[in-house]
Amino acid sequence: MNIDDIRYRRLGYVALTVTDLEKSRHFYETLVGLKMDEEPDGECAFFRCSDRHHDLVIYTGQEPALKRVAWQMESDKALEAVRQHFSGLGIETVAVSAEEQAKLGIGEAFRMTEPTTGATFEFYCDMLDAPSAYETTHTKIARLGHLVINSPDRAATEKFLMEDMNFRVSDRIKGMVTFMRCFPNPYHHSFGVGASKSAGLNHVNFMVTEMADVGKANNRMKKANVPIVFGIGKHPPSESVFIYFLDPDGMTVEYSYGMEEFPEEAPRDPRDLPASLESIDYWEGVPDPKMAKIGVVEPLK
Ligand SMILES: CC(C)C(=O)/C=C/C(C(=O)O)=C(/O)C(=O)O
Ligand SMILES: [Fe+2]
Repeated sequence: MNIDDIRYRRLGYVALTVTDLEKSRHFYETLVGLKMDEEPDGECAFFRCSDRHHDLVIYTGQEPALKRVAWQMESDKALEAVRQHFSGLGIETVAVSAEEQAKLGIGEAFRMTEPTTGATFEFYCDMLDAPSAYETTHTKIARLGHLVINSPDRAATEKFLMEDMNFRVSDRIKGMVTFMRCFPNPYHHSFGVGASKSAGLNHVNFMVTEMADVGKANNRMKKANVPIVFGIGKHPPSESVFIYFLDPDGMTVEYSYGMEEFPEEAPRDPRDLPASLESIDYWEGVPDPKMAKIGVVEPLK
């Protein structure tokens, strides 16, 4: 096994901890437009924007948090390659119990602590299909797009992801953020690492199918008194049109439309964009200070 055997299908799902399951359920189901197949069991609620079992799961807890980030591997061989690589580094890997696998609708899986942020990463290969095809609602959500994490040592996080998880850098904004692909997934970024004083959630992104989905969200969120913290704007790194808004706990969610795709062979080199507002919004918007501030990193239990 070598590092090139560590190959991903996609950002699998994101798990968040919320303080009021019912309020958050309403937000993610009704305002974001995700599908919930089963009533929450009091502990958690599953949502999807695909034909898979789930793309987002919210757990009830004391404090809003990034509970874990789950990576779907390309094959069982890739799952074993990443597990062996971590073991070789002396990083503890914790198997997900059969009971929890069944609840999550996943096959064999393990978790570890990403050493530079303390975030919990899960790795699995198989996930059950949902009981029916995903049908879009008011918003044509195309997929769970990406997650951006705040890191107190962005360079170290980037290095770990590249050297020990076989991610690739698509672009950087100097001193601010690194956009990364979970190789060989083609999208400009499935993961971002933002520079910050402490580790935490920056935002969760859902990609949408039409520019109108972003425009309609602007009106829908305003009508529902949901704070819009940045946008509508257009990001220079990925060329996506975006809007960011806050969930009931203040965690930041983004919709964006359009994203550059990279070939597996001979991709372009990463760019280093200058540390300026022009690098984050072609349309000269300014983020609200409440953007990307809420969501601690929940340790692996
Ligand atoms: C607000 C940040 C720093 C920014 O520039 C965002 C860019 C992009 C993009 O190019 O798509 C993001 O999606 C992101 O940071 O999440
Ligand atoms: Fe984003």
